[in-house]
Amino acid sequence: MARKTSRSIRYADLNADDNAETRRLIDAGSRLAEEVARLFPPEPDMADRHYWLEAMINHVPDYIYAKDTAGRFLIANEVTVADNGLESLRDLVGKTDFDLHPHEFAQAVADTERRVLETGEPIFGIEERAIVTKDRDRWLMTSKVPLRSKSGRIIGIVGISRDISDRKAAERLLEGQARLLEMIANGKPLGEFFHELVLLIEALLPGIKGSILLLSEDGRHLLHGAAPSLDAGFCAAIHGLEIGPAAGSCGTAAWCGEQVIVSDVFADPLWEEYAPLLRPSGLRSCWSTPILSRERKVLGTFALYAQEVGTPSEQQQELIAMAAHLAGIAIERKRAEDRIGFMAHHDALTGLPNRVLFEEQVAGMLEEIRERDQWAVLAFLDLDDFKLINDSLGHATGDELLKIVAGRMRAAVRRSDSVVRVGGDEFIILLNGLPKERDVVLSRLEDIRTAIAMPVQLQGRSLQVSCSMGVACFPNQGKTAGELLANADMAMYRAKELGRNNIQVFTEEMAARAHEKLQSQEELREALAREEFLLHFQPQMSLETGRIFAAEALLRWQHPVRGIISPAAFIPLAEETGLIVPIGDWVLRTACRQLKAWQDAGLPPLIVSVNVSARQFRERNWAARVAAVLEETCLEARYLELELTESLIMQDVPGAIATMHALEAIGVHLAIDDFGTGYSSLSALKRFPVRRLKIDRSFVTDIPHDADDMAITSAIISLAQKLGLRVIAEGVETEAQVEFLQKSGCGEIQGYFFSQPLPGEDFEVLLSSERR
Ligand SMILES: Nc1nc2c(ncn2[C@@H]2O[C@H](COP(=O)(O)O[C@H]3[C@@H](O)[C@H](n4cnc5c(=O)[nH]c(N)nc54)O[C@@H]3COP(=O)(O)O)[C@@H](O)[C@H]2O)c(=O)[nH]1
Repeated sequence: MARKTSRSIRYADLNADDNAETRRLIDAGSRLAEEVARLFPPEPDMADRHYWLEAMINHVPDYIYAKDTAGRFLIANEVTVADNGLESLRDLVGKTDFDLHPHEFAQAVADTERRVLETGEPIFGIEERAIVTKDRDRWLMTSKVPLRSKSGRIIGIVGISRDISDRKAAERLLEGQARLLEMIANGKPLGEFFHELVLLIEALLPGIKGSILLLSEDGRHLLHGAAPSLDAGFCAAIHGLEIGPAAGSCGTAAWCGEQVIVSDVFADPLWEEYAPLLRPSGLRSCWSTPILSRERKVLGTFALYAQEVGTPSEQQQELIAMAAHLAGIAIERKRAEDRIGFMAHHDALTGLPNRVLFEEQVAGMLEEIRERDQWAVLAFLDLDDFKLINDSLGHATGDELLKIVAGRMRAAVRRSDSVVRVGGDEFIILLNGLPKERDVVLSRLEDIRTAIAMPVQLQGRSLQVSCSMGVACFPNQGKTAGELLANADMAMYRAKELGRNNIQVFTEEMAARAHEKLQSQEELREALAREEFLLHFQPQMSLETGRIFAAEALLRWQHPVRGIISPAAFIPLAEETGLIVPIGDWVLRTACRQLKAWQDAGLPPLIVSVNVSARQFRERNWAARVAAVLEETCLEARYLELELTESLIMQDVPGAIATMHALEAIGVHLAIDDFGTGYSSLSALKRFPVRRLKIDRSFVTDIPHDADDMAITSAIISLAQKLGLRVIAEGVETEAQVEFLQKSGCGEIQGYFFSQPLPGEDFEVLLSSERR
């Protein structure tokens, strides 16, 4: 103060003097004096220091305090006082944390402080929990140092705590989100996920209660999802709530697909109907957000309820958006999982359960039946000639038909029964709990068969499809699902054998036959491996020259026990099992090799005729395989004739024509065997690149006694002539037959009249003698 006075006097003096130079000097001097005063302030007294210190700590937003060794507050800054809900420092001094916070929090603080007091070591950066303003649970980051007297004795602690609640909340949110995403990834049930999600949001927004509602499949109602903190009665009352333009916050949000904020449910018309339900809970505002799919379709709602009238804060809005988003992901994920699960267990075309689901459930179903004195009836069902429909009308029509048939089957059984699509045109029907009466069972199955056989209108035409069924009853005809299926399958094959369109119930005899068949199949396989097959050759003679011009190669099985077995006895089984393919390859190779050997031995040139089965003919690249055999055996293609049956060709006319052209291109001759027994249309015949027709033995046998057969035979001969084809009659046994054929213009014969099929060496003798 003294210095300030002397400076003002001098200033006044100089103002009186009008010398500018002197004035500038004095001004500079006084600025210097001010700077010195700023840099070297006068020594403060204790009161000043106290004042400054207090001002300083009161400006710091952190909590700063000192406590004595008993944990009683000695001093604290203003924010500590205020955030503990107190008016002044006087209210705090002398209190401990036990007076301010829940026991558990206070104990943790006391324990830390005791450590500081006992060790004399400071502790930095520990996390503590405290309840501060408005009962809010806060997290503090605290450092504590011992408070010492001038003599160095510890007389308390000094603490500084920073409120890290926001950071902790952000951490908690992140952890919660990670936990929720893990739940989604692990496919936890939706209910559990929603519960966890609502609890997380509630933990982050104290005092707020959350709820999740799901939109029903029909898109008209909201169903309870999760609301762990809401009154159960309220939840039950709004379960099934119909959505609409004024259906509370959630019903309206789901209806319009937008957030609906109701700040006071008791004043808002949207809540007119529902507000009374909420009254007992003391909740006032409800903010509902639609849960949307990626395509922005409403899946449900996420709502928050607050006790005060109001609207959500920015932070609350962010959490609502996050929660609705996560809920959407979880719902979509669950639906995708459900869809995948459904697809894995159902047939995509008909929507019927598939074999996987059936196998998962059948054991349980049978177990239930076992306890009652009833039958479970398992029927294996196969549509008759479905392939024909597919091939002639196209797969789309076939699919439509399958869907219709599946629907009819489903409609013809009870809800407790099962209809399963096994694949293609095969189905399983499981009738649960029928009385143990064969007639009842058969009548139920007949009803299904009749339903299937009703005409179907498809592509503007009326179709009818029949089916064959094999049946096995539990427990008599199979104790397990596997046994029942196998037995029903056997019975179904029997139904097919008996001409289709019928129902067969499994019998032990069927099992015996099937067993026999299996054995024969095995024997056949071994026969091929052990080279038990051989070829006989039956000569074909020209009636013009009286000479042998060709030989049909006919397969025989030299069975080690049963002797020579006719192909008629094993070819059907070989066809059924596919063994005809390797057997047929063997026949072709052996026949070509034999003919080449005769040619090399100087015998007159012949054509060898080889029978081809439908199964062989359908093999991919079959023509190329024939070419390979010719090359391997060094036989010229013109010496090989392949006999195809009419029925083989008619199974797939375009495919057969393509293969026939491929064979013709190699140079191989083609003949139609058993001509007249099939259904080849004459127009189709024109398109077949064949050289010869073989009149079936059945037309020749009764010549000259059967006028019809004679007429048919003459007609075939004249047809062949008109088409420029050669014609041969097979099964010719008598002179009368030869005479008739000759007169009718048939130039070639094959049959016992001339020769039986002969072993290779006998045929060679026949050929040589003919040459001589
Ligand atoms: N896919 C293949 N099928 C073959 C093969 N080898 C034969 N077969 C077919 O098996 C069926 C029975 O043949 P098989 O017992 O050899 O009978 C043939 C002749 O022995 C018999 N035949 C010939 N002449 C007469 C006769 O005057 N009377 C009479 N009762 N039977 C006679 O006809 C059979 C020849 O028929 P086809 O083939 O239609 O010319 C038979 O369907 C064979 O085709 C083979 O390797 N692969």
